[in-house]
Amino acid sequence: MQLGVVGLGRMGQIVVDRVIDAGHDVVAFDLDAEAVATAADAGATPAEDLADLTDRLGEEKRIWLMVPAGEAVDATLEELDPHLAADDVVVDGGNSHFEASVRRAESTDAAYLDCGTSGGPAGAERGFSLMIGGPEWAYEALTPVFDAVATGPAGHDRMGASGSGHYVKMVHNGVEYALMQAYGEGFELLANGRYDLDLESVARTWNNGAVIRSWLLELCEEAFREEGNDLGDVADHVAGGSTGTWTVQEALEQEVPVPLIYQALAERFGSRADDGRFARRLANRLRYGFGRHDVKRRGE
Ligand SMILES: NC(=O)C1=CN([C@@H]2O[C@H](COP(=O)(O)OP(=O)(O)OC[C@H]3O[C@@H](n4cnc5c(N)ncnc54)[C@H](O)[C@@H]3O)[C@@H](O)[C@H]2O)C=CC1
Ligand SMILES: O=C(CO)[C@H](O)[C@H](O)COP(=O)(O)O
Repeated sequence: MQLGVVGLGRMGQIVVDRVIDAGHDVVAFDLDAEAVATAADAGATPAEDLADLTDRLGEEKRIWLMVPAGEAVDATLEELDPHLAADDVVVDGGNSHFEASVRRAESTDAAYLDCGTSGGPAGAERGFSLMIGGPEWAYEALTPVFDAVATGPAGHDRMGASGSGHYVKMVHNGVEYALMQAYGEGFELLANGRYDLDLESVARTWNNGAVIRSWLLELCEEAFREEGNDLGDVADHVAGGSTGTWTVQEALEQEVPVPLIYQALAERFGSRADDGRFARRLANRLRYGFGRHDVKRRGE
């Protein structure tokens, strides 16, 4: 199969690598020429622009977008649209709002799949978890690509109609916020509690058989190993926030109580005051662990 990939940053390059490793052909484009050169080194055919990318894909184009959510997706689609027909498929693998995905699916001639992607840059080795919404035939047409990008056939599924993939990913991110907050609070109590504890050892012990073991807890272990028991100069400032805000907005609209997710979001907003809370400092460091997002350091 031949796949066009647009957006070759932390996540897009992994899509390129895994699709090539599975024996498919990739045509790659990014606004950043260096990123295109990196994809070409990995075996992709470089494209000069989006028109060139679509020319190189021939009939029945399959295109994966991995650009930042928002304007970049609209701008890319607008430029791609004149080159697309009903038997073409566009996948948006970024963190787009589900309503924007429904709007885009309705406005483009191609079949549009909204694909929530989880696993972060660590997915390079193990593959991602993919939550996909949109027409069934398009999901089936892209299945060989999803098999390659995900952990395998069990690592992806069609959630339902257009928008449902990004809807499920939005809720996933709300859960991610709450889990980070829960680990942060637990370690904050341990750090300030009665015993002089080695937190890396606590996290490692929990990760080996405990009820609360998880990848985020493995990233806590990594954070204490790399930053030290007191998290060194990691600042009390947790960036991000848009995906959790969407989750809370949707919960309000549906009148579903999500107090833990809301509280975790509120803690992030509160962290912008930078007053040294351990739980927020751990959340700041965990976002680097799973997403390679910048860690804000004290004094920055
Ligand atoms: N980093 C993470 O852990 C995860 C990120 N995502 C989502 O995946 C998407 C991409 O994220 P990252 O790879 O982390 O971002 P990134 O910032 O590392 O890469 C984005 C790439 O898109 C390129 N780009 C921007 N506008 C473009 C345009 N109009 N045309 C072509 N290329 C363009 C940039 O030059 C850059 O190379 C985002 O929607 C993000 O929210 C989803 C899951 C996890
Ligand atoms: O989707 C992700 C992980 O699953 C991305 O890392 C995303 O950036 C996390 O959300 P936020 O930036 O709001 O912390």
